[in-house]
Amino acid sequence: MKERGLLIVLSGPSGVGKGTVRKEIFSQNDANFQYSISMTTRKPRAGEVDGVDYFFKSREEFEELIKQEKLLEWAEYVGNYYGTPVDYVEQTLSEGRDVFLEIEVQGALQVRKAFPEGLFIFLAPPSLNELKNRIVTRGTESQELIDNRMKVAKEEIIMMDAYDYVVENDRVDLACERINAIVVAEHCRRERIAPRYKKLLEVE
Ligand SMILES: Nc1ncnc2c1ncn2[C@@H]1O[C@H](COP(=O)(O)OP(=O)(O)OP(=O)(O)O)[C@@H](O)[C@H]1O
Ligand SMILES: Nc1nc2c(ncn2[C@@H]2O[C@H](COP(=O)(O)O)[C@@H](O)[C@H]2O)c(=O)[nH]1
Repeated sequence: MKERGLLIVLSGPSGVGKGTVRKEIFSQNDANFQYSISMTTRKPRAGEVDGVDYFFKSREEFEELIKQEKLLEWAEYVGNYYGTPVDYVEQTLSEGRDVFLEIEVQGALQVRKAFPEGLFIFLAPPSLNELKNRIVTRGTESQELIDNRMKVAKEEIIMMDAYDYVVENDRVDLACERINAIVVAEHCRRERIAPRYKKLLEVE
């Protein structure tokens, strides 16, 4: 039977750079991991594509998915639903491939319960001022939404102790290096690589 893949959860406050870091990791890693595309009821931002950035759903459609237990986790975040399709995650892990989730903190804590063996990484900003500066500079949110996201961010930062690792996103290249190193180390620790080397001891 194939060894199950590793479930990697990258979480942290809005604007810290989760999406930026995740895209950079995927561009370097030649798809070592599979990205789980989330469902959301948020309206697409300029340039966002349905089925690439998110699966965009109405509230009714999302509530139906909740009812049918199609989501591994879900959360209502600043007025919209966000959730992870359970079938994709289960199927990919059972094929022995690693799955990468990029989700907010309430959802990550639900995943922790369902997958205690997952790898939970909290991406932290260098400071709250820099976090605010990043959301403002991104230019995608109204002032009211920025204020709401910053309020939630303070509650999320308190939860960082619930994660296996905290990685500071001071520079994107350094944050990616740290996350890649953590994933490699976790694979080794879980002896998913080591058994392959046992072959070296097989004498002909
Ligand atoms: N290390 C960094 N230094 C400076 N700016 C950064 C860094 N990482 C990301 N940014 C910028 O910060 C902004 C927010 O980044 P991004 O959209 O990736 O955050 P996020 O955590 O995915 O946000 P959300 O949770 O709201 O989707 C973007 O404009 C991005 O270019
Ligand atoms: N609990 C979940 N949170 C998710 C999921 N997909 C994304 N997110 C997080 O929501 C906020 C807001 O995202 P934005 O795209 O509107 O800026 C952010 O922290 C995302 O990481 C999910 O499936 N479940």
